[in-house]
Amino acid sequence: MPSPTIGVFALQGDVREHLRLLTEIGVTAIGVRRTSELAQCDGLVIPGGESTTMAKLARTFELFEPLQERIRGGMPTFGTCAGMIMLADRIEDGAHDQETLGGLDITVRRNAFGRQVHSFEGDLDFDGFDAPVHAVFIRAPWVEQLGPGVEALATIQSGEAAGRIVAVRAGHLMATSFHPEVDADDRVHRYFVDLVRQS
Ligand SMILES: NC(=O)CC[C@H](N)C(=O)O
Repeated sequence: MPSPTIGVFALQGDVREHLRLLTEIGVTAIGVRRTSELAQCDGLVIPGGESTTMAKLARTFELFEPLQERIRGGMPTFGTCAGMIMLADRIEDGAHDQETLGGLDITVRRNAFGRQVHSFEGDLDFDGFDAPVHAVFIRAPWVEQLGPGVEALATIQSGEAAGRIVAVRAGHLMATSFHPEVDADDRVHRYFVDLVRQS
């Protein structure tokens, strides 16, 4: 695929930063608020934000089922933070009746690093990268359990949360607990763009 169009779910969350990074990488990046926009996308980013609000707005704007269909149908999709929660098949510590789009056979724990720990940063080894990624976590989830066929791309390396999985990939789907869009480092987005180009 020479120049894919990558959508960013834009009903709520950290949309602009993803659009900027994707545009800098050289793909066409569009905000997705309606099905006509989703139909133009070869791949999709679900940003950080608030997963409960995202799910409700997706229902209200009648995007929930179309998104599920595209994700299940093989559209490469990358969820960051709240976006990781949206892609998870199962949630721990979700809000009452919290829905997710699902697709990734993982269990995520919401606000896993503790409600008090609003945000922190650290360097992470990321599968296939020759230098660590500087990762920013903001009320982040972690991956509590991986289904078969899901691979861990990054884990926390030190401190109380050492060993916790914070980036995963299964086929056309990937997710990170952290926010790769807040940095000038575009390697995680390039990893996703390559996945879109290969599909
Ligand atoms: N930065 C984020 O995306 C935070 C995620 C948020 N805690 C949620 O549950 O949706």
